[in-house]
Amino acid sequence: MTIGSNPEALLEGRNLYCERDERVLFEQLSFSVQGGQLLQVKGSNGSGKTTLLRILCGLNDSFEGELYFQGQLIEEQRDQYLASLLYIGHRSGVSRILSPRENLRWSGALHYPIADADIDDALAEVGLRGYEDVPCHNLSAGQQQRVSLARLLIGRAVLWILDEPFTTLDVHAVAQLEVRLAHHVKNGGAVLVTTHHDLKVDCRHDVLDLDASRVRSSV
Ligand SMILES: Nc1ncnc2c1ncn2[C@@H]1O[C@H](COP(=O)(O)OP(=O)(O)OP(=O)(O)O)[C@@H](O)[C@H]1O
Repeated sequence: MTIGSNPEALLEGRNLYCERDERVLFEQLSFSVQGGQLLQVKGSNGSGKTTLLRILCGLNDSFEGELYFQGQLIEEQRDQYLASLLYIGHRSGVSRILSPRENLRWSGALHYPIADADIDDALAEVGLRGYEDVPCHNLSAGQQQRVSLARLLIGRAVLWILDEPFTTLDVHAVAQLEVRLAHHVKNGGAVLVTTHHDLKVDCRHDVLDLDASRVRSSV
């Protein structure tokens, strides 16, 4: 345990600083998210939401500050951290030449084997029954996003980091995803999510506003 870190936090960022093209995106930014909590990262276009999430997932290292997972510096336990994390980025991360079933097999194989029946159940639950073997380039944008989100159903990660997961989804799929997020949180998981959408979730829901944080830190 690192002295001073929040012992209850699953993920904690402390004094984060990031600039791009000589413009400060955020500074002195601190936050934490624990099991049983959804933290929505808000902010105007270009405020740094995607940048922050990519930093948290180890995809961008041009920042200053400390990141902790379960009270220990992430850099000291990167493999364990990454095994506990499911990241779905801004673009759906779906291979267009593979089918939905192949995409989920591939994504699952990165961590542990997943039974084909579980993959088919997940695809059915996101409304893709009958599309299991269709190359993803023949699916609509929303259907490709559903393939990506089916990973939430087959994964075992405790921490979900999701960048604009509602984009391209229809009203029914939005409601379904909100239920799924709340279910994960109520089962002890943690969710960090960016969205411009008016999130309606039946679980603990807090907001990290990057616009407000920038205003505060510049005073
Ligand atoms: N590859 C890049 N190289 C240089 N600057 C970049 C790059 N990607 C983003 N930026 C800049 O970083 C800033 C933050 O971008 P970011 O994508 O994190 O914002 P965001 O809050 O997610 O925006 P949006 O709500 O539009 O998705 C923007 O001003 C953008 O111009």
